[in-house]
Amino acid sequence: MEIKVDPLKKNPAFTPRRGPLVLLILDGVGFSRYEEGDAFRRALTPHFDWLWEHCPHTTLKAHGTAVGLPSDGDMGNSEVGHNAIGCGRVYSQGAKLVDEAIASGRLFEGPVWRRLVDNAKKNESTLHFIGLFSDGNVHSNIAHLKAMLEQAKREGVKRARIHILLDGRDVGETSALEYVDPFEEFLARLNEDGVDYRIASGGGRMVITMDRYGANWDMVRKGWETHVLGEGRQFSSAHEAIETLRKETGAIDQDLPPFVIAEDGKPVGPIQDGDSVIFFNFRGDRAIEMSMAFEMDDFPYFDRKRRPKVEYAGMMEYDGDKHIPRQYLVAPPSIDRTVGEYLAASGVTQMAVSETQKFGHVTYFFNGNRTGKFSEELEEYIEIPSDIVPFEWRPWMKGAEIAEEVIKAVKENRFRFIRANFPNGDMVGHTGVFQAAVCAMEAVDIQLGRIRKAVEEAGGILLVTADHGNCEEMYEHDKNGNVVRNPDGTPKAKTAHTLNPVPFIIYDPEYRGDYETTLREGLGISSIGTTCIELLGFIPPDDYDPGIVPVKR
Ligand SMILES: O=C(O)[C@@H](CO)OP(=O)(O)O
Ligand SMILES: [Mn+2]
Ligand SMILES: [Mn+2]
Repeated sequence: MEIKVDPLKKNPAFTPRRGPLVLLILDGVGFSRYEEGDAFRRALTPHFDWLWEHCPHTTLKAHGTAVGLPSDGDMGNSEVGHNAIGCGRVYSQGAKLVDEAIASGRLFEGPVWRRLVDNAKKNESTLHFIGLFSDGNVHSNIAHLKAMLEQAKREGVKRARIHILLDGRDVGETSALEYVDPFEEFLARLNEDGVDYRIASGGGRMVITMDRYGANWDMVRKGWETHVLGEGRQFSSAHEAIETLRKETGAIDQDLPPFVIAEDGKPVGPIQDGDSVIFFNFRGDRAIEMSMAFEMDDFPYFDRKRRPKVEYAGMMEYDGDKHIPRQYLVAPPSIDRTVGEYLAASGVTQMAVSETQKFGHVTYFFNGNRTGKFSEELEEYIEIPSDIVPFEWRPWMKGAEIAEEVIKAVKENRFRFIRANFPNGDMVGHTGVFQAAVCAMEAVDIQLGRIRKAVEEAGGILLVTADHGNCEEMYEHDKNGNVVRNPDGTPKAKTAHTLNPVPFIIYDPEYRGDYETTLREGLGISSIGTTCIELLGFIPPDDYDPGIVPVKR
């Protein structure tokens, strides 16, 4: 990517340390007010505890308006979290931008909406919607889907088909019917006067379609077969499919197998030549691969068997570097002048590392939703392939391997700024399995201890923080703070992120009085950007949020 910013000015009052600055993002680790179900508190984490006790620390806001989401009722997520960290400022994020584009009617006046609707009308073809079917507001919001269907009807689109990805990860783990049943009533009302709008296919979001970072293309293949080809197990309704598949598999929504809605043995909504298709997720990581399957002529990832000629659009541009997809309904936040870009412009060597599941978080999200590097010379991005397993089976994930890359880099002292994401708290937190989440945090803590030691020996600085909460709240709580229980008395698992604040710790074994050790309070994770820039010896850009560490100038 082209560097468009000027180098940062040096801060003469702060001399960088001998060793590198290491930023560890413990994905999905916050502080809960509930003790019961808090896997982070329950875990044996002597290294984290030592750092918390002996080093300057605070907590940071990581949800709601502090990260650019519509309201403070919105939990944090990795995209908005890493955007905020890597961009040093808060941008209105996808959820909010789409809300506004729909409320103002701008979305429907844009050329892409026009083209897709006109295409469906001209060909008397079908307008398809594919996306995450909930109001989680992390990847999508069902309210956006409903608004588009109403508008399509007003504009005379006769046939619509909806391909639903069951959530259970940003919303209650078995809440699918709470969305499907009212939605069927909503469609029935639309269908009263003459249109034909139906759910056509679906499946759990962790089984089909919504893979990310190339972790498991087979999920996308299954999604293609389900939505596009209409191949798969047939049911007469989504309700029937969900009930049956739940009974048969015992799976929670995100893991339910795919299904195809059919009539007389024929799928009701495969995607055909001449149709229009809208992927209604606004968040990109899990929408890129399916978009590539629709758009790429040479497509090496699986055999599409049939590739319909359609007008395809995403809710947003999912990759601002590779321009995927080509057409989108709402312009994404124009995130510019990121930390990574400034550091590259200033000649700072950088390394980013995680395993596949979160690799894009410390690269693509951190760089404002762009996949490339700012400088081939100065930057190295390391991806450790994730296992394709249910993460509750291997809660340690690739923690040791990630740590080893960090430790090696710290020892070699080839990079001034090293950032790493440990996915465990989040990926295992999403499984809803408390024991596994405790194990996940213990596994991360072991690695934290190793990295701390390496940083001490190298004379660097270690920052420990997180992008949002998850594993600290593994049980649902009611309004009074009581644990919600299943009919059998066991706690109801919570698989979603949280509204909780996250830790921030600075460990600086060669501290020399060049900042106050009483940290600024009340800040959000967007302040990490400035903090990193200052701890590397530079003056941050004027419009960046204030740093957490009061560095002298
Ligand atoms: O798995 C995901 O896609 C989201 C939850 O929807 O989690 P994260 O924001 O941590 O990536
Ligand atoms: Mn995250
Ligand atoms: Mn998550």
